[in-house]
Amino acid sequence: MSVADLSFNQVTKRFGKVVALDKFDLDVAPGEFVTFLGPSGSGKTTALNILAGFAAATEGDVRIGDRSVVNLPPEKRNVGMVFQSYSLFPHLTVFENVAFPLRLRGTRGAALTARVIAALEMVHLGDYAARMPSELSGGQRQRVAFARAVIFDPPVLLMDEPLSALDLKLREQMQLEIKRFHAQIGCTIIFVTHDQGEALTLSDRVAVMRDGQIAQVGSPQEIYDRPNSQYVAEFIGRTNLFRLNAGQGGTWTIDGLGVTMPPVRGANATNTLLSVRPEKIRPVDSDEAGQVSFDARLTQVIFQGDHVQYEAVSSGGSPLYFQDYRGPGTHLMKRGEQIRLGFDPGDAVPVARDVA
Ligand SMILES: Nc1ncnc2c1ncn2[C@@H]1O[C@H](COP(=O)(O)OP(=O)(O)OP(=O)(O)O)[C@@H](O)[C@H]1O
Repeated sequence: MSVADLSFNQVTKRFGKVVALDKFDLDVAPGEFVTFLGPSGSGKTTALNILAGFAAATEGDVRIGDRSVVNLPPEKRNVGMVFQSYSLFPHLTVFENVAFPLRLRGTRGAALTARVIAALEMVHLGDYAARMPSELSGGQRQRVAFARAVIFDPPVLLMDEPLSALDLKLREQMQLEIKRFHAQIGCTIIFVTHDQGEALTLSDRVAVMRDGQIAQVGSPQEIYDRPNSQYVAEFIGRTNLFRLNAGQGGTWTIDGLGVTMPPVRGANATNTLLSVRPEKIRPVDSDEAGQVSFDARLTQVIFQGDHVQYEAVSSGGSPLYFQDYRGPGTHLMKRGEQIRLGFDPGDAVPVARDVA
């Protein structure tokens, strides 16, 4: 097994006037699973293509292991690749598809057969070696593509939206399999997706992309619990964003809730919003110590089985919503009910407001 670290150092990519990547910086540790997550056009595929050698950086350096790869052709970079379209050779059997990278590298005979069978068994397709790609389901084809990408033991594996063509159930199943493969193979993986749930499920770290740069990079928990900006807070999951007003004596008041809070260092009320996730807001009996609490009226009750989503409006006029995960003994509230809501100030995250 081989595994490598990699890095982007101030990588810029221009297509004419379009800046697809803008002084992009990222260090990835050996064996790490890093996902590029972002909306269409944010530069995810460009970053991957520059790493793979399919596109050249306009400026900057890319390193895999201890060497710069900017002057190496793709086949010399020793990276495995899996794309959205399975890109299997339609005229070759499953066996020959998976054997292809090994044949290119000169492996023959019993050694080749043993490795192909082992790779097919790893993806649960040991009995499918003689089939043609056209005789496989979408999920099976994606597994063949995966086996082919990792069979030559690449230190780095690149995956560009590999599951986006699959239906939801199969996609979720394949996500768990990819996690298992990663634990088993241990190689460094760079994964591209615009599906935030997929990014949270799979990654050691998620790089949230915006306009060719990284808006925030961190563990799934860090970017969900501590988003650094309105952009990240809204892109990962859903959230309530409250405006702040500068109050007396340097304090802030939360707009619409009539609640006062201490200011956050390095921020000011005009460029900061307060993000509170819907699962952090809950009905409270009265004014519980240490809680931020306020009156509200329920405007919508959406039953979701394992949880209920409530929409409400605070007595100060702020719309908000919260989720109740229906623990033991909870009851369903009704639209129109007047309630007292609260959250722990530690669960309220100041985020930089988007300037748009
Ligand atoms: N070959 C090209 N010629 C011109 N512009 C390009 C080219 N490839 C990408 N771009 C532009 O560069 C920017 C980044 O594109 P990129 O494909 O990296 O985004 P992405 O985040 O992968 O998007 P998607 O999720 O839609 O695949 C976009 O504005 C895109 O239009």
